[in-house]
Amino acid sequence: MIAESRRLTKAYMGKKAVKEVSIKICGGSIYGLLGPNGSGKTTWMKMMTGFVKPTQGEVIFDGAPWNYRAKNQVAYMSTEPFYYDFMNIGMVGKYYSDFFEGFDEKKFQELVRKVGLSEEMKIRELSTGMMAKLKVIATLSRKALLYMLDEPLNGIDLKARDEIVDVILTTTSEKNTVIISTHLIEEIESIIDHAIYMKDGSVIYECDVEEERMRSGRSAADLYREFM
Ligand SMILES: Nc1ncnc2c1ncn2[C@@H]1O[C@H](COP(=O)(O)OP(=O)(O)OP(=O)(O)O)[C@@H](O)[C@H]1O
Repeated sequence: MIAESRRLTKAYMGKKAVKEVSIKICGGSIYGLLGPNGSGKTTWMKMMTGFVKPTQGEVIFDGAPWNYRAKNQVAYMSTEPFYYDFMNIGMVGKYYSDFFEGFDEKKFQELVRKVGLSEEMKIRELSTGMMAKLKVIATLSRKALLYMLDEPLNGIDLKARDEIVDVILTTTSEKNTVIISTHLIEEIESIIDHAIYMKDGSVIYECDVEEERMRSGRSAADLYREFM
């Protein structure tokens, strides 16, 4: 087990965004964190990465309570854009190298080409799909045990979604663990091992996708339609 969320709770002004969420994250798997807008996915991820302080509960990472060391082992991609307009893609690589210990600039440069971008492209001129690809490959070029991608497929066309799904699958190995939050289940269904369903701040169901299919004949998308 690489990480654990123990009864994690976050309240904003008395209203609970995440309610006693307990999840065990096993190493070497791809997880889908599935739920509609406002179900608490982002808040939960931010608590797991140390960006948001839990109101209650605990995060265990690599066998110990979350601490500063975990910061370099968890690569989180937020939904907010975080590059400066004046940069080009090559500068994003340099910026990440300065900022993140273990950022693999060579891998980043390879991935830039693989997804059809180039280092000369200016941030302010990127389409939404190009920006989405850049955010994902920059995050995956960090050396980490756990990658958390918050809504990597939102607001982009099918081709860009396929490219992102492909790059997630081909750049991570069985040593890495990936958690992808989304409500676009069909797009990620083929690559996820586990599905975690969140609604109104709580985990309402969790399963191994293949086992569930064998046992009940239901796909991750069937379950989503049933629950949400
Ligand atoms: N900083 C904040 N202050 C107050 N309320 C917040 C804050 N962040 C999140 N919330 C509330 O917590 C709830 C869960 O939000 P969260 O963003 O975690 O859900 P989500 O599943 O990631 O949804 P989305 O896909 O829309 O981002 C929402 O009702 C939201 O309004």
